[in-house]
Amino acid sequence: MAILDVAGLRYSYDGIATVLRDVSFSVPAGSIVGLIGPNGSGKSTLIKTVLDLLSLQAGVVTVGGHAHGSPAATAQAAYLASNDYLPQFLTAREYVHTLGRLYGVRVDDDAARDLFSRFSMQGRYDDLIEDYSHGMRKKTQLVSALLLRRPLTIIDETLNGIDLEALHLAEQQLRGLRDEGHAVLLCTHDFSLLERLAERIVFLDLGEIVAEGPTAELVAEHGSLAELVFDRLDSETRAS
Ligand SMILES: Nc1ncnc2c1ncn2[C@@H]1O[C@H](COP(=O)(O)OP(=O)(O)OP(=O)(O)O)[C@@H](O)[C@H]1O
Repeated sequence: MAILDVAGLRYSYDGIATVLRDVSFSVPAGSIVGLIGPNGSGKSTLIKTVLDLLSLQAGVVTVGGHAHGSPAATAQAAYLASNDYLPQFLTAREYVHTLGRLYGVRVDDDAARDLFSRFSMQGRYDDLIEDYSHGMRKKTQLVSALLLRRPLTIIDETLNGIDLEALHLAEQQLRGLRDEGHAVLLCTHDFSLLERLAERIVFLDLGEIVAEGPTAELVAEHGSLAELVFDRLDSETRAS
């Protein structure tokens, strides 16, 4: 079963230049799908459209079988944005419990504190987010999504700013989400991370999907995900 289904998605910011053209793919339950593409290829636009942060101009999106934009669809997905914005005036404890109430999920305070500590933030759970470093904010976003355990977690470059120890733990935790049947859409330029973690890859270039399939098959064909992207960037199709 697909947790996220995207069919024929198109988007234009100004009604003239098309940023997404006929994008179709799905994210199955119990899977981690990597979303890759050069800067400006439309990855963030795609994610924001799926999450109804940008209006759906053309195409069909369902989340957990629910129609795009419906409260039920919104409640299915946790979103980790590429920025580190969090409410500065809250502590991490207040933040995760506020999110829990918004999503209708009971957050176990001991589990939250424990996870927070495991990401090397012990003793800071009740401090104001205002005083957190950039890395701590990224980890707080991640911990929040791990606590919410939504059917779909969408991560837009959130793991890029965290240290190796946290990345190692994040990988374990994301595998745990997947093994429980949840789906993850992971957008990152860290191709070695995707080769370790993602079963499938969606490769977006100039607003179109130019490669999609099992990671192992794409790596076998091109040598690595980086080479898949380089092959595309060097191709005559793209230059024309
Ligand atoms: N608010 C906006 N208004 C107008 N154009 C925009 C806006 N946001 C993005 N774009 C344009 O849409 C295209 C796709 O941008 P998008 O941010 O979706 O790409 P991306 O693949 O996420 O890039 P990156 O890897 O740099 O984050 C780019 O040409 C970008 O300049």
